[in-house]
Amino acid sequence: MASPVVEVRDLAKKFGDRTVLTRLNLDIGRGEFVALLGRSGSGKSTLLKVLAGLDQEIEGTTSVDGTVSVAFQQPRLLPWRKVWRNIVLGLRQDNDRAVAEKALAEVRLAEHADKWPLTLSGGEAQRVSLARALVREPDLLLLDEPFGALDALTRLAMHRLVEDLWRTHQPAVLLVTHDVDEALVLADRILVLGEGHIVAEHVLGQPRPRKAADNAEVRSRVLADLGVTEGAPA
Ligand SMILES: Nc1ncnc2c1ncn2[C@@H]1O[C@H](COP(=O)(O)OP(=O)(O)OP(=O)(O)O)[C@@H](O)[C@H]1O
Repeated sequence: MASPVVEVRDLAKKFGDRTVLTRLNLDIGRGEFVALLGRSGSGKSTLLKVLAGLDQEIEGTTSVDGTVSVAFQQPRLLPWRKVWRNIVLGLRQDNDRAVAEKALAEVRLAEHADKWPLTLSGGEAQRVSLARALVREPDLLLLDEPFGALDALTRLAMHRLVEDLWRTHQPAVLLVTHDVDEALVLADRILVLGEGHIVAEHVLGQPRPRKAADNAEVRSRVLADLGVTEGAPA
């Protein structure tokens, strides 16, 4: 892989006596879209926090070559600032309405610039959160279950939007999700986290836009990695 954006070597993370990550190695290429799956409690969010620089009490080495933006499951907008001000908050041009409007247009919310965050639907708030992440033109975009709280139709629309935004801005993406189909549709590579490190990797070569059904074989393998038997109740 030519000059990866993310290089993690022998990462270990403990909370007290509890080891959550151990002997974890990971490379993410520039512009690569990687999905991270793993059972609840396997350490996915912990790894994202380390990569975001929010947790530095670690062993091993991690390096991120460039800027990082994060979008979480909850959009985390400041309710006392209008939508457009949330977008540019913390930027050097934090008064630049034109910058905010351009970002809002990209997520198809141009007409919502002057709204208050609490008047937005869940899907709209999540799109504002994406615009806020992308306006920083990150080299690495960390997405922690950003669509988990949305209804199924909104989630499908978000997949298309994220794919478009990814193509336009070309960040490397690390998407944490519980949704295997989401990973199959969006990712270049699916990683499975277990026992503190990456226990399986699946490379997806199919052209986009994709349907999850295009990848039935990988789907079965990922589900098996996660310990799910197809046909059995979830
Ligand atoms: N600040 C903390 N202090 C102590 N333990 C923590 C802390 N943060 C996470 N943990 C523990 O680390 C483990 C991994 O948590 P993490 O949130 O990374 O899992 P996850 O794979 O993202 O789970 P989920 O899919 O349920 O969101 C869990 O057992 C959790 O209880």
